[in-house]
Amino acid sequence: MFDLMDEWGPEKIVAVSDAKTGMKGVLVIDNTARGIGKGGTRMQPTVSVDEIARLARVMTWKWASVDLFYGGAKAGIQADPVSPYKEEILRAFVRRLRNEVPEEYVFGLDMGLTENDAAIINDELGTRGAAVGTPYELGGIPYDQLGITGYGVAEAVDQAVATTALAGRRVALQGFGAVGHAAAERLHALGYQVVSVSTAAGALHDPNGLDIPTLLGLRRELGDAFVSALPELKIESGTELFVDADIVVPAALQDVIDVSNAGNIKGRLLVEGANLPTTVEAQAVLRAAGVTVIPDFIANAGGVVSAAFAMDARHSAFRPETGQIFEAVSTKLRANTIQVLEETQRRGGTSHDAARSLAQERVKQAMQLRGKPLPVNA
Ligand SMILES: NC(=O)C1=CN([C@@H]2O[C@H](COP(=O)(O)OP(=O)(O)OC[C@H]3O[C@@H](n4cnc5c(N)ncnc54)[C@H](OP(=O)(O)O)[C@@H]3O)[C@@H](O)[C@H]2O)C=CC1
Ligand SMILES: O=C(O)CCC(=O)C(=O)O
Repeated sequence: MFDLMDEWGPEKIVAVSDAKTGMKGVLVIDNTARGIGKGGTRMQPTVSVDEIARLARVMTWKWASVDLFYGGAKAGIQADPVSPYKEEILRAFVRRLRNEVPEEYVFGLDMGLTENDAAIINDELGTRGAAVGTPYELGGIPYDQLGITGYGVAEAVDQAVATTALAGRRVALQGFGAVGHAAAERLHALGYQVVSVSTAAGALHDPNGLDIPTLLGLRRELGDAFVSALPELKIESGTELFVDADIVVPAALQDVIDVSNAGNIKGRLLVEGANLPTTVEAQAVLRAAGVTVIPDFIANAGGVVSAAFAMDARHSAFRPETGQIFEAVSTKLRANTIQVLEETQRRGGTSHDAARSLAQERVKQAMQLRGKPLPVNA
């Protein structure tokens, strides 16, 4: 575990378990120089400490990139989100943590958790902490149901297309959950042609463009298993990002683009909807191949912008109009997309390196002002 720690963090790693429910989970607080630890909570059968630490680090850069004052953190529960015992597992996780970190971490949504789960977390916490991403009826901002992160991913795509004067508008998309389906919806509204999508149940492809309104309707009716209702469009799972397309948007899992397959990407623009979808080695391959990449902590920062609104709404007499949140997401993400493209051009190297160095500058300033030793390798 100690090899996960460097000069930036993590400041704290808390691993917990519960024999009764079989729950195993971890909270990683990466760097709080700019504020209290804030990041979503993930539930997946494969969750590991290493994965949550990497995600917590992404959160440190993400909050700094949008210039909002929270610190990087993430929590993960190693369990199946469709388990009939989900609520018991979730409650056991929160119970184990609530004495440890009520002042250091605010729960939120990530893969496998929904607004109803955030409500359960709040119930279990009582007055000893908080979750955001709760339903409206609890005073929350249900940012996954509103599809704000996916909307922002599509805005980043549209800005990158405009800035780089990319000619094509065909998009290959992985994932059709909270982020993926909303990205598809906004891309469709902006006139893009989504040619592939996927869920864990399979992948669909239509070179002439999938009928997104129909897919969204099927998803509402059948959940993410809707892909099984369209056998004529099915392609091999895992190939959906590598079909003929101009733009590639991974919006499901981490590390899906690595050195073994990066060369098979046909798109000229890759916009990371998921966290950590592209390995560091693959980023270099894509750079050498001339593929423009918009990093995760730039493109999917709609989640943190809405989480910040949700944090404020907890104590405010006013609730923001949802239109205001969408507008803030669009403005911040479009500006950051332009800035990262310009900085990448100025510095050379990968766009991840360029975007990270911009974020690191802000974190470093905060560390300095707090009298902390500065990372020497940054
Ligand atoms: N929610 C948010 O606000 C934010 C999320 N993110 C990141 O976006 C990514 C997606 O999160 P989110 O949409 O919230 O998660 P969800 O759980 O809502 O959706 C995940 C999607 O990925 C699909 N999926 C799972 N396994 C595979 C697979 N092997 N191949 C193809 N698709 C698969 C799921 O299908 P199925 O339903 O069938 O399992 C589902 O459609 C994650 O990396 C997350 O960290 C980043 C910023 C904010
Ligand atoms: O902070 C949150 O609650 C949601 C945002 C998040 O976890 C992310 O951007 O990965």
